Amino acid sequence: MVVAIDGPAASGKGTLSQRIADAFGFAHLDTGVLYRAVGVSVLRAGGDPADNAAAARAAYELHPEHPILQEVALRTDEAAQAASKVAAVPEVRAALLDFQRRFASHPPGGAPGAVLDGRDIGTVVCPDAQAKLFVTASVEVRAERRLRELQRRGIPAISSDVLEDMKARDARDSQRAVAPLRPAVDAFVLDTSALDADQVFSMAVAHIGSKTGLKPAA
Ligand SMILES: Nc1ncnc2c1ncn2[C@@H]1O[C@H](COP(=O)(O)OP(=O)(O)OP(=O)(O)O)[C@@H](O)[C@H]1O
Ligand SMILES: Nc1ccn([C@@H]2O[C@H](COP(=O)(O)O)[C@@H](O)[C@H]2O)c(=O)n1
Repeated sequence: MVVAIDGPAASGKGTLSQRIADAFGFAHLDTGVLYRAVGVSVLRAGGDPADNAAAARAAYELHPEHPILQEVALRTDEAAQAASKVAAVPEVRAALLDFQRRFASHPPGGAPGAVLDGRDIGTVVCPDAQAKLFVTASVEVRAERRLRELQRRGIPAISSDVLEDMKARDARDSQRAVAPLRPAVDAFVLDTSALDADQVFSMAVAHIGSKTGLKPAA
């Protein structure tokens, strides 16, 4: 059983995916972490994330036990921007495909299902997923959520910079030639601009139930 959850940055897909995974006893893979790890690896090697050869090399070196996948350094905005540059390189996407598909077909810990969140899960990585959601919100709402999150973590941030960075990442992610950010034709599009996390969770559970007959454990 695979649940695919896609959407732009700070739309709430990670929050939702973890809650869905917990509720159904599924394993969760935040695929953005893989692209962040590739971007950070290139930066650490002194390379340019937009350099196809350097990005592809870093992607082929990534494996599920690689320690970089656990680093908090992946959560920075620098990592996010580098991720969205390496993510436009076709060889990078090809290198990460097996990793993601293996997680979906063999969820770790013998879990009965997997939730993958990202940008192309429903369209490319798991086009046969039993349930697909596309979680979105206006760019202003998403930037505000990210700003509050940074403030909570004690990271200084300027509202207008967060908004501009988010617009730049949205543009790169949705305009790239390979696996651009867009809803799968059979995805349930969930605009969370005016919904809190509990409302989003309830709507997602209802959709997954309608597609699979599954109900979350009480
Ligand atoms: N429905 C919601 N209403 C308000 N805030 C939310 C909602 N869902 C998530 N958030 C908050 O918004 C922020 C971004 O959420 P989250 O990290 O889940 O987004 P994301 O889409 O996974 O982002 P990214 O792609 O950058 O990893 C977090 O601080 C989270 O707590
Ligand atoms: N399936 C995916 C997941 C992520 N990306 C790229 O990585 C960047 C960081 O992702 P977050 O989810 O951690 O924000 C994102 O901006 C994308 O460029 C991707 O291409 N495909």
